Amino acid sequence: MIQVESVEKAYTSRKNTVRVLERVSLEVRPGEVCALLGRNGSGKTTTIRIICGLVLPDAGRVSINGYTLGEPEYMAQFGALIDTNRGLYPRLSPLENLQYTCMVRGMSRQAAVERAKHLLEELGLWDKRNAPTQTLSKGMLSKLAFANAIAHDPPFVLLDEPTLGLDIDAAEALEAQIRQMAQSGKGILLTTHQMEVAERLASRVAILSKGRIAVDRPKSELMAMFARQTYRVVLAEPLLEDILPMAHSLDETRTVLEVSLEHPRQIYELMDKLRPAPIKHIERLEADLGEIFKTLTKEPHHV
Ligand SMILES: Nc1ncnc2c1ncn2[C@@H]1O[C@H](COP(=O)(O)OP(=O)(O)OP(=O)(O)O)[C@@H](O)[C@H]1O
Repeated sequence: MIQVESVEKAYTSRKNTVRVLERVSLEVRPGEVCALLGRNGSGKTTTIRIICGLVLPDAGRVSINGYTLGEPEYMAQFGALIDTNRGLYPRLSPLENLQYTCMVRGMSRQAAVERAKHLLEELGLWDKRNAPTQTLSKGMLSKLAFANAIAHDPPFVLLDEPTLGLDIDAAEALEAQIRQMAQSGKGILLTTHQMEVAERLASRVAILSKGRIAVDRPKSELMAMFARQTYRVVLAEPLLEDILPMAHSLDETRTVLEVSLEHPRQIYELMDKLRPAPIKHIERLEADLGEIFKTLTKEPHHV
């Protein structure tokens, strides 16, 4: 398990100090895909860099499977894609890069070559296997950086925006890989601004906001919490009076409104308020992680 405990981090320059993480705690278990979400600058990359040992925290502790940074076993517990240039040698070919990573992590030359070839084939980079890495396109580099992160088959994988720059087929293939890795028992921590990606992949969602983990829940629980509360009501006639603040939004025909209720039984109160406009249809809306994210990162909000 990855355990991040009460980590604090501030960046200090001569002019000012930016407090990025304030007592951030997070766990990633084997077999789970944890989506770490947050607005720009909320500290997602900093958190991942701290886990990788690239940035030292001011306070707190990080361990993976019980090993802490500095112990030789620590680095073997994870692979990371942080930015597509990191860890790749531009003049070496993709084949050489992957082979090198595997050998540095202890594989024999033969096993490393086999593994590198397998990954290149699987990720659609076979044709470029001998080209200098610096000649690859952005999307190809992303794929190679992903392959490099998982090359030595580590139990945990950290992925900072893994689908950035990928075309639709490549993104789907990558998602399938991530899903399959989780099924095989690997723990994945990923950041993304693409809420649909998080919604499809995550089993757990953690949201960083204002330096803290504002939310950390199984995705299904989070979605259920919000799904219970939002309804779409279609009226047979336009609504004449405003029933705000209960109404969340009303379309321009004033016949379709979306309302957020704190408890399902409030639906009766709502129906009462809406009379005499006849209700044609009421449905409970599916939760949308994007909306949930926006709601939860607006203000410091702890659920
Ligand atoms: N090396 C650094 N020196 C100074 N400030 C930094 C450094 N790295 C990051 N920061 C600041 O720390 C804050 C968090 O940055 P970080 O990259 O962790 O956020 P993020 O959530 O990954 O953002 P994004 O979604 O935009 O990638 C930002 O205010 C950023 O400017």
